[in-house]
Amino acid sequence: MTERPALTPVNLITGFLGSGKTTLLQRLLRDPALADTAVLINEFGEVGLDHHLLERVDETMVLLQSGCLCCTIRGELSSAIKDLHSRREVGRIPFFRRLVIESTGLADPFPILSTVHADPVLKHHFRLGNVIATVDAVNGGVQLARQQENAKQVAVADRLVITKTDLADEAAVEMLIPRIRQLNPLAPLWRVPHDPLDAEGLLSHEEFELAGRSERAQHWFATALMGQWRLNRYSHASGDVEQVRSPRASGKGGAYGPEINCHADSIHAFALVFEKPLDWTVFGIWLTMLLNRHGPRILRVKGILNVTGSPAPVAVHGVQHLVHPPVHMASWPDEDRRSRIVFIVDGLDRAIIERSLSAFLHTNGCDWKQP
Ligand SMILES: Nc1nc2c(ncn2[C@@H]2O[C@H](COP(=O)(O)OP(=O)(O)OP(=O)(O)O)[C@@H](O)[C@H]2O)c(=O)[nH]1
Repeated sequence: MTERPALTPVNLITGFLGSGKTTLLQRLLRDPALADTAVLINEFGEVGLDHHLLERVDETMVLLQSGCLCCTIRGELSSAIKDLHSRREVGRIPFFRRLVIESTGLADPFPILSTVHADPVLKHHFRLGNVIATVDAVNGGVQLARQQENAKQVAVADRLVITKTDLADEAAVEMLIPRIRQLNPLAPLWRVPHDPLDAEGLLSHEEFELAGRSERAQHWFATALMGQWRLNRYSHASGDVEQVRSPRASGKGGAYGPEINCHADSIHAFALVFEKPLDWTVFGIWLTMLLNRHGPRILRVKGILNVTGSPAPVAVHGVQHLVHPPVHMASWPDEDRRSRIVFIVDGLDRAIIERSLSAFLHTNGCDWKQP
């Protein structure tokens, strides 16, 4: 049996919305080298689904929902890791020798890394390990051009994984690589699903080193560290780390509702819930049409559907114009049998989507009203 590490490595899996982080994590967790791994998933929005989609539920899996680690719940991140640590120490959860964090696709990775690196308690028990960034071969070009967080995710990575190379033209992938290399010239790069993935290669035990990273990445890390030190000072003085949040988490409502579901000014998340089973054909056509029409403003759609005639749920995924084939899950993750669909949109009003769905379902003989 391997020695217990003095400091537990923390790996971050980052990458823009829908770029394949959960899929990669699911693949990695099947590798025996990753037995004894705790997982912390952060999801943006009012309804969390990734922990269900991962189809692994145990006490070493933690969901931090309803906010983005980088801008609203830094305090919660450090509390959640401390809680995992204390439960491990007293034997209340299975022993783990590694922690993997999957951040939301909107998260700036630097505040997350600086929390683990510089939190006055965490740094005595945990250390940063490799950062892995996924880049979507189909949507990556646009995402990198438009979203600064995505550039930071790629810049900080020790390992890069270009996903969906089976869906993109070879020429598109060849054009994407120089863009990635401008931000991160050196990190080893995998193309999936074609390249074999090994957990050891991706999540080796190397320490996170700042030296050797681009000047830009070093600057971003230093800025995030300064934020963490300010936070440490403030929480030390006030004695209450839970209350230490950025102004974005003030709870004040914005144009799109409570700010905890918002990131930047125009990006917000919401969920649609359906009490009755859905007709897959009707829903599938509507979703395809919706993404066709509003794709550039729909950063992500994902859901667990209760489909008429199916004993287990169906997972649906969309990213901008791309609708992925539905996946039949093995079983319901819990007692909740409602369909839940999360939208993360940029500058698109929720009411437009609700009206469109309601009208489409009505035309096709099914009625729906948001409960
Ligand atoms: N064809 C293909 N589909 C992929 C690949 N990687 C991921 N997908 C699909 O892309 C969709 C989104 O994948 P996820 O793993 O949920 O992406 P994510 O980055 O975790 O999404 P968020 O957590 O919402 O940001 C799913 O339908 C996956 O099956 C790939 O290499 N090839």
